[in-house]
Amino acid sequence: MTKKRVYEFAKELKLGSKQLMKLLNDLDIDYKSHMSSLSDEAVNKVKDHLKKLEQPQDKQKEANSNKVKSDEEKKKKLQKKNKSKDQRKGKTKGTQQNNAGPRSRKNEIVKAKVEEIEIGESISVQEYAKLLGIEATDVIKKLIGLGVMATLNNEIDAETAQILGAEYGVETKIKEPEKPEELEDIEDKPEELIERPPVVTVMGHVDHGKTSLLDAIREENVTATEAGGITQHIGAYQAQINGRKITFLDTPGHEAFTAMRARGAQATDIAILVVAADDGVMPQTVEAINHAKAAGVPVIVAINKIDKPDSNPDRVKQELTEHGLVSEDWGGETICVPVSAIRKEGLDTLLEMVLLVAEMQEIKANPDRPARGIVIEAELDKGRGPVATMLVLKGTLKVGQPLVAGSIFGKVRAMMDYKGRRIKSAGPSVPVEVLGLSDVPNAGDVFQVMDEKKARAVAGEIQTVKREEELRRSGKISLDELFNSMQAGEIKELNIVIKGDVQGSVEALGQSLERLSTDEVKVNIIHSGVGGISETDVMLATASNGIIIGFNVRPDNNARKAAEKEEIDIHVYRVIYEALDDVKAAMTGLLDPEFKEVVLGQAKVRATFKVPKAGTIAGCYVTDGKVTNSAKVRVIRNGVVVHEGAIDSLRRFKDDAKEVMQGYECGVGLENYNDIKDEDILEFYTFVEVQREL
Ligand SMILES: Nc1nc2c(ncn2[C@@H]2O[C@H](COP(=O)(O)OP(=O)(O)OP(=O)(O)O)[C@@H](O)[C@H]2O)c(=O)[nH]1
Repeated sequence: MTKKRVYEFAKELKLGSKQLMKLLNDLDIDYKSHMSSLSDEAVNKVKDHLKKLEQPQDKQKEANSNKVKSDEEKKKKLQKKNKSKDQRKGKTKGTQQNNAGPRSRKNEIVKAKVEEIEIGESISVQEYAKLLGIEATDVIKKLIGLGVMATLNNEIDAETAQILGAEYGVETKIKEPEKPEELEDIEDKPEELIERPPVVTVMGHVDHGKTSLLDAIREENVTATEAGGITQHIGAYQAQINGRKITFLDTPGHEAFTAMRARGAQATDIAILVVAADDGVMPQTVEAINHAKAAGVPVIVAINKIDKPDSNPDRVKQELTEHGLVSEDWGGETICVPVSAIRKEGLDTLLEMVLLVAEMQEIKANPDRPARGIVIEAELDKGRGPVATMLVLKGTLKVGQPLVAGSIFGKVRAMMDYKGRRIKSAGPSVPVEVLGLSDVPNAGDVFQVMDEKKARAVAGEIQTVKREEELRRSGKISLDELFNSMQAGEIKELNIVIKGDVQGSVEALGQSLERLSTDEVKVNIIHSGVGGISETDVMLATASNGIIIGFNVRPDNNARKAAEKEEIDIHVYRVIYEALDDVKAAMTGLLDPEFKEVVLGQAKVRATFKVPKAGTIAGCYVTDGKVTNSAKVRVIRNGVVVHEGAIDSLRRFKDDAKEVMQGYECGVGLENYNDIKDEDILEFYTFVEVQREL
């Protein structure tokens, strides 16, 4: 018998080369590429395995023990299988066909007991078979015919189920996916509402002076009015004019505004449109006008830079009329205030106008109810964990209260106002920095205070729905993708999970990576988030046959172990363009051999000591692997890398040590780094040369 090459054998089995190669890996069969020859033994091992998949799992044991079946019988089954596949070749959706499963020995036509079924996003093979009233073995066999390897308990996605249904002449309806439970609002009675400060967003074209205006107002109307006060940057602040307050969202540009609107939440009551008097209405000015119009938010125009000799406020007003904003002094309704952010002129008038518009808008809220509002900014702080700037829109937020923000559960541990002062409660329109969330929510997420049990349950439900949605998008067992890769024998999509230390870089990296998509390979970001790389991230990458990219974060121990087991590639970077370069190179097959990092071990810092001349020494316990005195080291705090460098000294008791194994204590000094803290994790690694692949 001539030896079969991988791709030939794949063809014979009607599988894609990639699929077969994955199977070979699973079965520990050695091969180099799709051109490699396979031994008879390997071929039989694969065939046996496929046959086993056709049997219900509880029968598999039995099958194993009955393994000594005659070769005759084996052949028969295979023939039957190929026959049924040949029949399928000419299949069109909706045709019913003869299907002889291994257990339906008499070639009876397999017919479903129903004409129509309704399923959710996915269904297990067992349940599916039950719904149709068909032997599960028959369903598994059909799935294999379609290139999907699934056992009884595996889930198939809705699309696969539909195509499968068509084979049995059954119409498969898909239930609308459950929407993540809305964070239910409480209705307020009109008599409960009282005035609250207006929330203002500053928008405008690049360089027209948004930041300068926000800074000028902050200096004039926040710090100056209260001697010695220093404003913190928390993404929002409150200014005072004539004893009344105005809340400014301190994120210039309409990104924040649109992100919130995209989540169906609206925090802004009034938009200040900054237009430079020397430049006039520009593309982003028009964009800002359109956003405000779409959101039904009133616009006040700040005609900025009037100090400039070539400023021409009338020209600005003229141009604004073309976009439906007619200045009051020209008989229209739009308030236009000439200002100079640099000279701090016109600011008071601008703020008075904001209050005037606010009065007309009747901006009110009920302070006496569980708080509801919006996340303005959020990040993973190296020392404090998840930190979110939140704007209370209704009710009063108090320390100790449980809440759900987006899909994140939290219990307010501490709150700071925009001056960094600790506060115990925050009423409507008050921006606060909140500690105590279990994870980092997204900017624009709505938050709602509710009782703890409910908050945990709601957050859990929303997360499940979100994860299911992500899994669905990741194309797990999606026929489209399988067929594509089967036909090409190559992967057509590069699925990536991104984790990073701050939302901004995660988003930037995601967008840049997606832009690398070419006609040949599409880059999909199937999940991105802030925080260390976790086991769930690995599971997500496994489900979608993807890779993980970490930016300034590391996998935790469980994640690393899972990644090893599932053979998931994790790549970590500290510079965005390096990540982009690598992915680009992998996509064009141009990766050079590289020195790959190998993690040697981890240690936990239990105490730190200041030693004259040597600096700070970390008293550690080696929790995993080992540490060697030549290793490189990474300091990890709350899943975030805070330092990378070399080891200066490694000691056991008083003596220098070459290496210290898991389970032992040691003292570690780092080169040029003394900021080690208790509870830090030290990760030791080294480099080996390997051929690169992504
Ligand atoms: N002469 C003059 N220059 C101003 C005034 N306001 C801002 N500028 C200048 O205009 C330039 C842009 O100002 P920014 O405040 O950075 O503008 P921005 O709209 O926030 O810009 P982006 O954040 O890049 O969109 C800076 O060089 C400011 O010094 C003003 O009232 N008069």
